[in-house]
Amino acid sequence: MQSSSSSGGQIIIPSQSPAAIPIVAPSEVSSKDSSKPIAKPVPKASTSAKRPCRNVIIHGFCKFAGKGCEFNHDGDKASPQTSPENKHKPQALSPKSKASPLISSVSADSVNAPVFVPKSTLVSAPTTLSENETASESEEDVEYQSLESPAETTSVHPHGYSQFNVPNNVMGDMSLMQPTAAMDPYYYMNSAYPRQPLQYHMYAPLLPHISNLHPHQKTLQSFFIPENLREQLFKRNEATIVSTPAREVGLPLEVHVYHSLCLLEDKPGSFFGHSSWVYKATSRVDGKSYALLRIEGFRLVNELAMKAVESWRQIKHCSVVSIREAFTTRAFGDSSLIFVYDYHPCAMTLFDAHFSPQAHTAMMAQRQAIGSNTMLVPETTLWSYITQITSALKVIHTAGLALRTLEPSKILMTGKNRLRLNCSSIFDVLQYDGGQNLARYQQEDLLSFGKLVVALACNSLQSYHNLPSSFEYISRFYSPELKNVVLYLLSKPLPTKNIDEVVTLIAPGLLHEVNCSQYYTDTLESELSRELENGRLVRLMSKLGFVNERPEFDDDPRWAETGDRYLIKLFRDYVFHQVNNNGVPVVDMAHVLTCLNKLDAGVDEKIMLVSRDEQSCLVVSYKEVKNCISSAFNDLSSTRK
Ligand SMILES: Nc1ncnc2c1ncn2[C@@H]1O[C@H](COP(=O)(O)OP(=O)(O)OP(=O)(O)O)[C@@H](O)[C@H]1O
Repeated sequence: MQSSSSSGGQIIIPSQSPAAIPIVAPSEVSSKDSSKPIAKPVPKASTSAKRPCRNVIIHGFCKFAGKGCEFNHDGDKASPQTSPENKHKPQALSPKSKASPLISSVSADSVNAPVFVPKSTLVSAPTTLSENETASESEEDVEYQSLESPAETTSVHPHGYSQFNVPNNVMGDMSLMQPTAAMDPYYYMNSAYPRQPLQYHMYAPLLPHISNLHPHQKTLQSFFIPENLREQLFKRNEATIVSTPAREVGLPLEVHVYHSLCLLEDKPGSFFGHSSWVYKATSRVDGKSYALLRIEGFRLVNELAMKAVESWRQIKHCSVVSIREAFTTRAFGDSSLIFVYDYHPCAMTLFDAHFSPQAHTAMMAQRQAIGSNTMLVPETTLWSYITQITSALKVIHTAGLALRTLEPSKILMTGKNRLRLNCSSIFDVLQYDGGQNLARYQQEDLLSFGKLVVALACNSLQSYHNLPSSFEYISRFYSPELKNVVLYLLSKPLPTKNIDEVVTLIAPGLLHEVNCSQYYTDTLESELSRELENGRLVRLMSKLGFVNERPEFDDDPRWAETGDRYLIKLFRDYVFHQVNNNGVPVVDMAHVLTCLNKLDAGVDEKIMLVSRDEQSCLVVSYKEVKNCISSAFNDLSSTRK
C-alpha cells in the first residue's frame, strides 16, 4: 500500500509495526538471546537508588545489599525521617527496631500524637456510635443494655476494628484503605455494586395446547420447583439481602451489635404516643437478619420493665414473632428503645392484606372475576386465622403473659394465610405495672380477638361499632360455629372466660386446619425431593465441568484429552453436542436429564460414543463413564492443598 494525499482528504497508511502492544517474552528467555539488545531500565534504577530498601525498613537488613539490590541501604543517612522528600510522609520504621521484634514500629513522636479525627467525621456524622456512647455516659438516665450480652456492647470498638501494629511506611501506603470514622465499614457489603435482578421466570409456564401429554411424557416444568413457589422463595432471599447505604439515608452505622440498617416502612407507626420505626438489620454476632423495632424518644425510668422481655423470650411458637432482646440506645441521636425480633422477609401486616385500599381494590377485582356481590373472606381462611391466633394466645396466656397488641397492624402475614403475632412485650415495657393487671389484659386479648374476627368477616374495621348488623351479616354468610366463636369472644369478661374455652369452641375448624397444613407439608416435601434430584445433577455437571477442557493438569497439557478423560469428553459431546441429519444442534433438555440421571445411577445400559472426526467409536456403559468421571475428579481433588 502507498500513502497518498489529496486536497480532498488524507489517507493515512498504517505503519508497518502493528498497533497492538506486542506480547513480550519473559526476561530470562530474552536474555538468552544475546544477539538482541536488552533494554535497560535506566530510569527505574536511578530513582530506586534513592529509595530506601524495603527489606531494611521491614526486616532491618537486606541480604542482597551489595549483591545487586539497587535500593538505598544507607539507613542513617537516607533516613526517611530526615529526608526532605519524606518530610510529610508517615515515618518509616527505624532499623534499630531490629534489636527487638516486640518493640512497636510506631515512633516515639507518633505515640504521643493526639488522636486524629477527620473533620468530615465531626461535621457529617453527628450520630456515629462513638459519639453517642460518649454522650450516653454523661447522662443520668438509666441506660439498659442488652439482656443477652451486656459486656459486648462496651467492649468492642464502635466500628468493630481491631488494632494492630503496621510499620509506618506501610501505613502510609495503605492510608487510603484505612477505615476511618467517616467510612462505612459495610459499604461494600451494602451498596457498592449494582445488583442484578433475579430471574423469577427462567422457565415460561405451561401453555394450554401442549398440556395433553401422554402418561410417559413430561414437561420441562415438571422437573423443577413450581413457578409461584420459586418466585416467593427468591423474593424472600432478595428481601433478606437487600440493603441501603446507612450513612446516606441518615441511619447509624451500628446499633449495639446490629449493622446494615434498612428501614422497612417509610412512615412511622405509633405506640402510646411514641413514634415507632421498623428496620431490618444484620447481627454482627451471628450474621443473621433481624427486625429492629425502635420506639423513638423513650426514656426508660424503671429498669425492671425490661424483665418482661426475658419472659417473652421463653415463648417459642410458630405463630408468634420471637423476640430476641431489647435495649436502649442513643445511636439515633435520641433516647430510643429497641426491640429485636426475628425477621420475616416480605411480611405484610394483616391490615395491609385485608383493610388497606390496595387490598380492597384486589378484592373488588376478585369479586368481579367470580361474579359475586359480596367481598367475603372465605370461611376456611377465617378458621385458619382463628386457629393460629388461638394456638398462640393459648401459649402466651398459659405462660402468664398477655399480648396486648392483637390488632390488624400488629399481626404479620408471612405466607399464604400464615399469621404471626408481632410486637410482643412492647406494652409490658412501655406501661410497666409488675404484672398486676394480667387477668384484665388477658380478657382484653380475647375481646380484641373477637373484634378482629368481626372486622375480617365483615371486611371493615368499623364493623365492631355496629354489632347488630355485623352479626346479621355473619349469620348470613358464615356458619353458626363461626358466629358462636365470635359471640363468645365478645361476651362480657368473666373469670370463667378464657382461652381454653375458645380452643374447645373452635374444634371443628381445628381439624380442617390440621388437615390443610398436613397436605401443604406433603406438597412441600415432594417439591423438596424434586429439588434434591436437581441438586444431584448439578453436582454431576460440576464434575464434568472440572474435567472437560482443562488446559493442563499435573504438568500434562493433554491430560483432559487422553485416557479416561477422552471418554468423558466424548460423553459430553453425546449429551450436549448432538446434531440432527441436517447438522442442526439437538437442544433437547429431556435427553440431557435422562442421560445425566442414568449416569448418576451408573446403569449398565450401553451407549455409542463417536469421535469428532467420526473415524472411531466406543461402546461403553453409563457405569463405565461414571467410573471414569469419579476417577478423574478424584485425581483433581486429591491434589488439593
Ligand atoms: N419481624 C418482622 N419481620 C419482617 N418485617 C416486619 C417485622 N415487623 C414489622 N415488619 C414490617 O414493618 C412494617 C411496619 O411494622 P409496624 O409494626 O410498625 O406496622 P405498621 O403498619 O407501621 O403499624 P402502625 O402504623 O399501626 O404502627 C410492617 O408492614 C411489616 O412489613
